[in-house]
Amino acid sequence: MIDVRNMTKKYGKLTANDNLSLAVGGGELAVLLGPNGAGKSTLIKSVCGLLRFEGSITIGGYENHSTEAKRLLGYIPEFPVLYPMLTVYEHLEFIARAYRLEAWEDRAEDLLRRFELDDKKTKLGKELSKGMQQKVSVCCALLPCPRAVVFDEPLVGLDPHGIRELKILMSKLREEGCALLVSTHIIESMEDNWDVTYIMMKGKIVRVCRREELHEGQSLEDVYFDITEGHAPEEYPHE
Ligand SMILES: Nc1ncnc2c1ncn2[C@@H]1O[C@H](COP(=O)(O)OP(=O)(O)OP(=O)(O)O)[C@@H](O)[C@H]1O
Repeated sequence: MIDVRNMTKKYGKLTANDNLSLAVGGGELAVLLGPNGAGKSTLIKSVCGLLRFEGSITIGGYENHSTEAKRLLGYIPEFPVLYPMLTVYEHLEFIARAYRLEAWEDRAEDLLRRFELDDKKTKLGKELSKGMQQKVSVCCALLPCPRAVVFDEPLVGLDPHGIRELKILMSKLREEGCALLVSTHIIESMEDNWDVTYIMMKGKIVRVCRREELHEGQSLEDVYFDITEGHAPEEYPHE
């Protein structure tokens, strides 16, 4: 569903993404891990059609800048961008009109209820806390029932209820056959759900790890530190 082939993105002389290839199929949750500056956000923004790049990215077989691809893809950015003078509900109405959705109201109500925003429908974007803005951003991205969703640090800023709901929704989307690409630094937040992990360093994918490849007792965190620091995390010495 999400297909990245030989993608390179340069900022001037800096190669932020160096000949990357990855594919996320329907019903698959792919995690993107890597230290700060590894190139994860650049990849995500490129997938979502926000940056120009060399190579090819398709969504459901459509070139990622096309209207067809945009119809299939949902994007939850690291920093939510809301319209300050639109209410919470008007954001959803706006998305419904932009995507020409029909009978979207029940789904909107369900999403708002899940994220405890049902009593905030008339609040303006500028009146919302950072976490509430993040929740509205999630609701807007999921309203059109996308077939692929890209999340950039989705859990940062959410309260415990929001984190739980978003994790439940991610599992549900995966079960429904949606392709999910999630960039995060909170490795343990993905431990239950992931299928494949791409570990990035210095603009390259340095390891592709499928869940079934893990040894008994090995965690995703072990794999991450093994690749990025050359060893699994050490336990703190006991006093
Ligand atoms: N707009 C930009 N102009 C120039 N360089 C940029 C720009 N955006 C990112 N970079 C550089 O590209 C590289 C990759 O950055 P990117 O934000 O993709 O990394 P990241 O893995 O998402 O990092 P983090 O975990 O800190 O969010 C870094 O060296 C960064 O300084």
